[in-house]
Amino acid sequence: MKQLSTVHKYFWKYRYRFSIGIIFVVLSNYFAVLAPEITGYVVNKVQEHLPGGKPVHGKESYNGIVMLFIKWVQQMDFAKLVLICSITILVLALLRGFFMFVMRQTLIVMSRHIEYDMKNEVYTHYQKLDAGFFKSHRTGDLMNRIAEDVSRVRMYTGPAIMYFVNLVSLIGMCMVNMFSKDLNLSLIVLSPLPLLAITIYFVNITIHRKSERVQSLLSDLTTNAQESYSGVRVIKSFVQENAMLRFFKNNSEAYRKNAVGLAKTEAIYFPSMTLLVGLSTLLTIFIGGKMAIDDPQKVGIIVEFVIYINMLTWPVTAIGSVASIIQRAAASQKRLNEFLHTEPAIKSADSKDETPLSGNIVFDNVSFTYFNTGIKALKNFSLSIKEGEKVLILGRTGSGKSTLAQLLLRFYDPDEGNITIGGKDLRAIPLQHLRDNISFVPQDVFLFSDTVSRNIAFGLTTDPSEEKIYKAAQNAAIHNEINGLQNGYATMVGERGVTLSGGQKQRISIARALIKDPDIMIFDDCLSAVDAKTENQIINNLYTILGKRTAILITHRIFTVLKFDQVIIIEDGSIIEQGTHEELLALNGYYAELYQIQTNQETIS
Ligand SMILES: Nc1ncnc2c1ncn2[C@@H]1O[C@H](COP(=O)(O)OP(=O)(O)OP(=O)(O)O)[C@@H](O)[C@H]1O
Repeated sequence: MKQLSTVHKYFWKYRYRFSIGIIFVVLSNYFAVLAPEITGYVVNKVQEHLPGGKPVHGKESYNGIVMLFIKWVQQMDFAKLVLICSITILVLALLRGFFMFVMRQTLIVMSRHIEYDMKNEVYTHYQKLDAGFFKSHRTGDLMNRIAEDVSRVRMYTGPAIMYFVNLVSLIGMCMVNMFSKDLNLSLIVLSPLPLLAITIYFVNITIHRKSERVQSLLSDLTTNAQESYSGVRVIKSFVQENAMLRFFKNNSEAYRKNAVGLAKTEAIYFPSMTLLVGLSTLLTIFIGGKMAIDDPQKVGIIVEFVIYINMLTWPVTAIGSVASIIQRAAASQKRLNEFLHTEPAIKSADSKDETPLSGNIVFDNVSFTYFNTGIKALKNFSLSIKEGEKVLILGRTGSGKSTLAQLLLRFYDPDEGNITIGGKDLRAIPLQHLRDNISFVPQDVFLFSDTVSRNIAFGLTTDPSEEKIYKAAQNAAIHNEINGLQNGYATMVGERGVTLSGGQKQRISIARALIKDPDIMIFDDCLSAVDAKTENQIINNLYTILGKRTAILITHRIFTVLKFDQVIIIEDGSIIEQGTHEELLALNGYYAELYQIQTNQETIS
C-alpha cells in the first residue's frame, strides 16, 4: 500500500474532479436508500387496507425528507397515495441512475487522465535512461510496465476508489437506517455478509494467481508462434518442423490445462457467491416472516430489510475485488517505482554551454568494462583526432571499435581516463548539445514504421525541404532506388512497410546521418551490406561531403579511395598500429596483410 502513495499526487492534480465524483457517489446512494423507506411505508399502508389488516401505529424513524413526504401523502386517499409513492420510487431510481452515470463520468474519466499522465511519466523516464539500462532489461519487461502495470494502477485510481467510496457510503447509510429500525434483526440478517466478503477475497486471490499463470503461458505460446513465423526459413532449412510442432504442442497443452483450471474455479465462484447472497435474503425472510406473524405491523420493516440486503449484496461482494485490485495495483506500482527511481547512469552536464564542437577529440588513457558481462572492451586507450581529420578504425570483430563510438556519444562513461572534445570533458558538455553535434550511423540499422522521407529527416527538429532529403539520399546512393519504390519517398518502411534489403536500409540510415549536417561524423561499419560498386559510390560522395568535417569511419575493409589522415588498428581494446596508409603498409603488420588480401580479392573478381 505504501507503494501507491506515489500516485496520490495525481489525486491532488485532479482534486476538483475527484471531490465532485465522491459527492456524486454519496448522492447516488442517498437517493438509493430513500426508496426502501417509502416502499416500507406503502407496504404498511397496503397491509392496513387488506381485509383484517391492523393499523400501524409504530414509531418508525424515517429520514427527514421521507418524513416530509409522508406528511404530504398521508392526507391523500389510498389509491392516490399508492400511485404517488410508486412514482416517487421510480423518480428516486432515475435520480440514483443519473448520479451513478455522472459519478462514472468523473471518477473513471479521472482515472483515464491519470493513466495518460502515468504513461507519459514512464515514457519520459525511459527516454532519460542510459544504454546500459536497456541492455540489462528485457524489452518485453519494459513494455509490460508501461502497458500492463500502468493499467493495473489505473484500476486503483478509478474503479477501486469508486467502488470503495460507494460501498462505504452505501453500507453506512443502509446500516444507519436498519439499526434505527430494528437492531436485533439488523445484526442477524447482516451476519452472513462479512463471511461473503472474506470468501470472495480469497477466491479472488486464487482466480488472480491462476489467471496470471494462464497469461504467462499465453505469452510463451505467442512468443513460440511468433518465432516460428519469423524463423520459418531456418526451421525449414534445418528440417525442424516436427520438433517445433512438438514444442508448440507442449506449450499449448500447458496453456489448455491451466485455462481449464481457471474456468472451473470461475464456474464455482459465481454460483457460490449467489448462494451466500441468497442465504442472507432467506434469513431476512425467515426471521422477519416469523416476526411479522407475531406482529403484522412489522411487515413494512421486513420488506425494507429485504431491499437493503439486496442493495448491500453488490457492495459487499465488491469488498473482495476492491482489495485484490488494490493488491495488484500496489505490486504493479512497486515495479513502476523501482524503475522510476532508477537514476540514469549518464547524466547531462548542468551547463548551458553550447560552443560548437567541431573536432580535437582526445581519448586519454581510457579503459571501459561492460558491467553486465565484465568484458573489458577498451584498455588504456589513447587517441588524438585533430579538427577536420578523417580517421579509419580497423580491427578484428569484438576488438572494441563500436565501444569507442559509443563512448564518444556518451552512451557509456569510461571507467578510467577522460574523453575530451575541443579541450572539454564530455561530462561537462550538455548531453543534447554533444549528440546534436555528432552524426552517428550505427552498425544495427533501425528504421521506424514511417515513410522513407520521415525516416531520413528523423534527426531534424524542423521539416526539411524535399530537395534537402533528395540530396542526402543521393549522397547515400539510395535516391534512385527510393524513386523506384511504389510510392517513392512516401513509401512506408519498418515493420508495417515494404521489405527493404539490408543494404537499402543501411543507406537510408546513412542519409539520415548526412542530412543532420554536423561537424563530427561517425560511421560504424555501415557499409557491410552494400555491394562494392555502391560502396565506392558512397565513399566517393563522402569525400566531397566530409570536406572540413571531422570523421571517424569504423570498418573491416580498407578504403583506398578516401585519403585518411590516420588509420588505427585496434586489437583487444588497445591500439596495435597507428599511422597513415603508407606508414602502416611499411610496418608490414595487420594493415599490410589486410591490404594484401583485399587487393588480391579485387584482382580476382
Ligand atoms: N552492450 C554490451 N554489453 C556487454 N558486452 C558488450 C556490449 N557490446 C559489446 N560488448 C563486448 O565488448 C567487446 C567489444 O565489442 P565492440 O562491439 O566494441 O567490438 P567491435 O570491434 O565493434 O566488433 P564488431 O566489428 O564485431 O562490431 C566484445 O567482446 C563484445 O562482446
